[in-house]
Amino acid sequence: MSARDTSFRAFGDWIQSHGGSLDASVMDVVTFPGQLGRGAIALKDIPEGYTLFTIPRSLTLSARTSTLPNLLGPIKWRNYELDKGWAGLILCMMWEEAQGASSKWYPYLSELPTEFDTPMFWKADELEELRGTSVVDKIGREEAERDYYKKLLPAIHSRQDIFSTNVIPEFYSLERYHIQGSRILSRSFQVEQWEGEGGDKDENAAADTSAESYSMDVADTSIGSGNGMDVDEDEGPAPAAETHHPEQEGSDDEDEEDTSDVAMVPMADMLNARYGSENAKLFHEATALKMVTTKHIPAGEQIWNTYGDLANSDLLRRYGHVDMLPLPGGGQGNPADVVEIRADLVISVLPVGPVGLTPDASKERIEWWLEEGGDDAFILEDDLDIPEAMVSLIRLLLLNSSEWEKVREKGKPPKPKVDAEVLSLVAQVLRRRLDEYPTSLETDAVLLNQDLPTNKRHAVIVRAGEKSLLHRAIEKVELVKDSQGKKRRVSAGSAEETGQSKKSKR
Ligand SMILES: C[S@@+](CC[C@H](N)C(=O)[O-])C[C@H]1O[C@@H](n2cnc3c(N)ncnc32)[C@H](O)[C@@H]1O
Repeated sequence: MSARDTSFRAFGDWIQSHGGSLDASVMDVVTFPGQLGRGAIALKDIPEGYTLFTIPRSLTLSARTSTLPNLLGPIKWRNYELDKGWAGLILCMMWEEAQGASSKWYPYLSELPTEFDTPMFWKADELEELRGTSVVDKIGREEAERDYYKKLLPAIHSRQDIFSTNVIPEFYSLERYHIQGSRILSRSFQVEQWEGEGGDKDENAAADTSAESYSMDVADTSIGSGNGMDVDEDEGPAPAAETHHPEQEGSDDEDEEDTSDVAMVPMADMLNARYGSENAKLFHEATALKMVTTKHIPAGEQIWNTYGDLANSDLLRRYGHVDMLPLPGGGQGNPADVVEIRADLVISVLPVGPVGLTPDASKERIEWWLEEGGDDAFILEDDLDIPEAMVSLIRLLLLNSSEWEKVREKGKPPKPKVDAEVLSLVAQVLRRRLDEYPTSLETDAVLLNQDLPTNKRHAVIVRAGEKSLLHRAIEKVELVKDSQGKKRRVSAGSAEETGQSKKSKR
């Protein structure tokens, strides 16, 4: 049962009074029970390609539309590095909120959540439940707080005329900083400038919504298309996406990314998302963003945007929820789940010493691998294909000295070919990866049948999804190993029969 959100009408009026439009005859905002919170539903059958609402670009809230950057001055803005990462937008949101009803965004900001179910706010014992998953390392609380002390506070204290001392505890505290950052993480969109609007961006760009972590200096829009909501353009309106930023903290790309594209988009961020369910998307045009249906939506159904069909680990970290759907192979889970395997774990299964490389030789090859741009982590996906780069790294560490010299001369890592030796090592890697979780899959299954607090349930779902992938991948590797062994036995037998050697047959 969902309850009608009574503030929706007033919110719609506010949007319309600022030049936007909203068709309240086809959609409504309701509050769903449980974690879904507010969301939009279709009041009648809505055809594909229908514009549900339009938000003028001037009503989006970003470092481009807030007046704060100009008040502080562009030089100071840059000197405090507020043009990098999300620090600038966070400060704009703090400042706009401090203006109360005189801020253009007051009706919007006062509707935004102040509490989140994301691991950023979890206690240590709850975080322990996520051990083995890649979530904990990516929360980035410390990095986020570094920005607060290094960028925001100095800027705030430099101008008492703008940031009045007596409102600092209420609007500019570390706690408010995390709240604004989490709002951006779970609700922002990547809204590229329109050509002629001040930059020369592609006219047919899509707005991405979902940020990695506000600790990070940049939003990686490559994940945006996969992990966030994209804002596209086409002959008609283009779909805009939420801006979800990717993980690689400290990557060079991040520094190059134009984070002034990150924007809060009123109303568009009211839509929930579920794996494979998208039926509406945000498109951008010259002066406005439009939420347009991408499918026919029957009356009574929820209007879903997409957050990029993320793995549960990412959903939990950014949005504080997980997706659980019936899986094709039985059971429930999220088909987008992945397992991250660090290169050092792969390296740890390779023999060293008398039966393998000396530690120095191993180090030399690993350094070469990284210098050549080799990955330091590999992603196992639902297709269970062993990541090619991981196989290539294993082969690199198995080469004899002359093969290694040739590879180095050519400047190309070995081809990702698998044989029995490689498969055994891959299986060992996967088993060691499983050992990194404190519990077994069986224990998790038992736990999930119990009544668990929300955070713990989410943690168990995330780690169980990853473990299930690992178990299935091990099974597949063992099967391939067996079938390779059988093939070899058959060809060895037929070689004997024909009197040919295996080598001459090839
Ligand atoms: C962009 S907002 C959507 C609007 C939000 N429900 C609200 O009440 O304002 C994203 C947040 O909605 C919730 N949400 C979205 N999709 C969900 C889902 N499939 N299951 C549970 N919660 C979801 C999560 O709390 C998430 O952080």
